[in-house]
Amino acid sequence: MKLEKVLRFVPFYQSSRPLKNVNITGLSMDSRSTSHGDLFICLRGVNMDGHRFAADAVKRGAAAVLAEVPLPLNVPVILVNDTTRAAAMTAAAFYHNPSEDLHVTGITGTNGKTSISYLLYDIFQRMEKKAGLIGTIEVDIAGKRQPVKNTTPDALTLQRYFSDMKRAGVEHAVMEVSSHALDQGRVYGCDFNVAVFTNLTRDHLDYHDHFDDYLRAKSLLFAQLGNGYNKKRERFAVINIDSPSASKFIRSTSQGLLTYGVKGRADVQARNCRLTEKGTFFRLETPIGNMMIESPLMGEFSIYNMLAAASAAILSGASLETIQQSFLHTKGIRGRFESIREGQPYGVVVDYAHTPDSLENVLKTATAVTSGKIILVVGCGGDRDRSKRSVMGNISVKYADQVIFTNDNPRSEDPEQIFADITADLKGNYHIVEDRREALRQAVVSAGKGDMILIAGKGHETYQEIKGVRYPFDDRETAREIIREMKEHL
Ligand SMILES: CC(=O)N[C@H]1[C@@H](OP(=O)(O)OP(=O)(O)OC[C@H]2O[C@@H](n3ccc(=O)[nH]c3=O)[C@H](O)[C@@H]2O)O[C@H](CO)[C@@H](O)[C@@H]1O[C@H](C)C(=O)N[C@@H](C)C(=O)N[C@H](CCC(=O)O)C(=O)O
Ligand SMILES: Nc1ncnc2c1ncn2[C@@H]1O[C@H](COP(=O)(O)OP(=O)(O)OP(=O)(O)O)[C@@H](O)[C@H]1O
Ligand SMILES: N[C@H](CCC[C@H](N)C(=O)O)C(=O)O
Ligand SMILES: [Mg+2]
Repeated sequence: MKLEKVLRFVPFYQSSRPLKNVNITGLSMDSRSTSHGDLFICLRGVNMDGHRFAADAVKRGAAAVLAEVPLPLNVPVILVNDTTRAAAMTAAAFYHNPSEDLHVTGITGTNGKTSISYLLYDIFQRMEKKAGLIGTIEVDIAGKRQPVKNTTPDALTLQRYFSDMKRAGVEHAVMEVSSHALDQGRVYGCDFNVAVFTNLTRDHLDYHDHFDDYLRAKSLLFAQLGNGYNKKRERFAVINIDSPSASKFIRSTSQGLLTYGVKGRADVQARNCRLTEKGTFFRLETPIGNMMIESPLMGEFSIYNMLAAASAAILSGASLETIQQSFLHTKGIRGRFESIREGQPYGVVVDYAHTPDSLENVLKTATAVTSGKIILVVGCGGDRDRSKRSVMGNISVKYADQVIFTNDNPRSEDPEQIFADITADLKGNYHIVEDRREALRQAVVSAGKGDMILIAGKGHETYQEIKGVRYPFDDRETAREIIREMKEHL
């Protein structure tokens, strides 16, 4: 493609050489994987400055370089103020602006993004629409799945996924938008039809300096809604009105608004909510009519997720009947309050709660549906927000009858230090069992009829990361194995 065409959305750039006859065959932001004919984009990263690697990229065949400072290279160097934004715009141009041809829903917030994205994806399938999904667990392009590195991919990968979706005939794309992605401009070149806000509670304060910076990053999704070139496109913000931060998110957008909630007055409202051990029941009131909803999903947080999914689905043309049937027949979400059933007389639930708010929610839900004791197995990730550890420790002993703290991806950190942080100001009983398999075994040994073991933090994950090495580990598989072994020994 002609380089000038790739740069067509980038405002104000200067080139060290004429660009008339320069063609590029790809885009790269990593010198280690740059190919012949690529445009290499120098990004100032969290750890390193990509400008340092421009010469390496040229040695590998880069045909041009996009940078923020002049570089002495024998290929055209295109100067811009901000390579992060320019990367997103060049990626959109290179792939022919694919998000304009898809109906794209972006979901942001601390908890619930993955859950809502699968609920919405299921509704699209029930509508017999080809759908695509980008999120924490995987990327799914019209049924073809692939593993992911990040919840929200970098700008180049994201536009390539959209382009692949377009080629596969996808009409509706659903994606999770993390605060890191917003802060790093990964979605800047994406034209969203619908942007959903779930909730905002403490997390990632290792990356964002203060809670306000975290909020500002999240609200960028709503501020950017409407940046797209297609001025005819209708765009909507879908906001959880019960969140204390709702008004800030509403203020950040100039586009259409649809609110949802349980407590405050909302456009999409749940009334007469009933939470039981069989699931949730409520009356869904919406601008297009009302409907009784019954779902096997547990807990009040699942009602919020259904409201968010229903709101986005209505804006995507779904009928209330489709939404109702989809919630009724949902198989649940991998590693999200997922029951493990091996015929044991006690409950075992694997969940991805790794923030204080989500841990409190699932513990409340578990308590409400359990007659016996709650046995909690949980840990905190290494190289992540240290300030949430003691909060999670306190929540654990407050709600659970028996607590086992164990490893959850200590990464480069010493597990002892993580346990010290979790238990720093803890009053109450707990055990520390560093090895997660052994922790699960001890939980199973102490469970009796009517009890519930809640295994929190890793959900769908299939590894345990210790000192840079990812060892295979799956809470769901391991719990199943241990329960079966116990039965054989009886
Ligand atoms: C801390 C963080 O957010 N890092 C992300 C970031 O990389 P970075 O800024 O650290 O990159 P860097 O190492 O400083 O390098 C800067 C630039 O130099 C380039 N480089 C570097 C070395 C070299 O030899 N040659 C070269 O060209 C790099 O490719 C890069 O363009 O940009 C990369 C591309 O977008 C991301 O893959 C990477 O995610 C890392 C793997 C990560 O762990 N991120 C987590 C914290 C994250 O983003 N999580 C959120 C979800 C969190 C949640 O919701 O719970 C997510 O969206 O995944
Ligand atoms: N709406 C919600 N409010 C609070 N907690 C929730 C909500 N939905 C799910 N949870 C809890 O948070 C955990 C993570 O849910 P989910 O994976 O859907 O969130 P996420 O926003 O995608 O998280 P991540 O940022 O890690 O990708 C669940 O396992 C559950 O414990
Ligand atoms: N995507 C998040 C989830 C972490 C989940 C938990 N298992 C941990 O490792 O802390 C992160 O990388 O921060
Ligand atoms: Mg997620």
